[in-house]
Amino acid sequence: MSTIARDPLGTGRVPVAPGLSMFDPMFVGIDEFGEHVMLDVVYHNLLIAGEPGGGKSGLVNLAAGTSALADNTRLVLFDAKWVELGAYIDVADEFIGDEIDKAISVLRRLLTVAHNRYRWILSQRRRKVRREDLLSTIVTIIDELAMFTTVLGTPEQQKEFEQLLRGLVSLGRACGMPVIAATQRTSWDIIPASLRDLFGYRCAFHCTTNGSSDVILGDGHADMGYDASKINPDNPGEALLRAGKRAPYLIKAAYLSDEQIYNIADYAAWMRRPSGITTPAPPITTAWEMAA
Ligand SMILES: Nc1ncnc2c1ncn2[C@@H]1O[C@H](COP(=O)(O)OP(=O)(O)OP(=O)(O)O)[C@@H](O)[C@H]1O
Repeated sequence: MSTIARDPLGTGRVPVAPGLSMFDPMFVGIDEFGEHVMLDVVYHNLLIAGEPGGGKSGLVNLAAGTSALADNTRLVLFDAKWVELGAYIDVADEFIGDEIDKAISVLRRLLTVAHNRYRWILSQRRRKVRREDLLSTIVTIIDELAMFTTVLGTPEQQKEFEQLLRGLVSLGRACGMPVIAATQRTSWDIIPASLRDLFGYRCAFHCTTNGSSDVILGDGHADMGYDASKINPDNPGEALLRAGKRAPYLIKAAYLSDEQIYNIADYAAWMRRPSGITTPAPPITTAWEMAA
């Protein structure tokens, strides 16, 4: 249930969402039976791939919108096109456009944070973060992965980006730093199996061949009948979702229009504004704060 709070700027009344957390399941669409499909994104990385026009950016924006609205959640957005995730530029901790140097330096920083968090988790005698830890969730979203691994910068920089990303995808999951990556290039050079297999959730939109469907879902899946090249290209948003141990199943991803995306981003920016009643954070001193 949402409540209504008075808009302090006096421009009307603003609905205040209940405290959405990234530890809550994320709604991504419906399955063939009309049931809601929810993903536990905080503990899983999500790979989104398929041919242009298949509906990937709908799912990417759904993830960005949910993260933007979620409490205690920080966004790190990579978007070489600027406009796919540009709506969230004001709510993101970092927004990386077509800038490979910045992309590499931000990934390095994220890896440092992940290492710090693991040391803190170790001190708590555990193996992963929990909601009660109150550590912020840092969601990294990359829209068009191939731009950073094959187009921008030198081959050395692309390789470094890929290595750092592999590190973040390996480490982030259990320390509250999930990665959501999207690409329209469904080939082995963009999504090598060693990287793909680190994504616990994989969503394949329409592909041109059964081989490219297997690149996303896993070797041999097309032969078993899970083949995203069979998805009707005239039905954007339809995808095969492989989530955890369950066999891939058909979903229809929810879709947000540009107007809805900007409304969500504006609302998130409003929710995240400095309220003026909180005191500024003191300097970082404790191990817990370093890990955050
Ligand atoms: N879930 C959906 N339900 C209904 N229509 C959709 C859905 N997803 C996408 N569409 C329609 O398909 C069009 C293309 O979708 P979208 O831009 O998300 O594809 P894409 O795979 O991200 O393409 P690209 O790789 O070129 O960015 C949208 O403009 C929209 O009209």
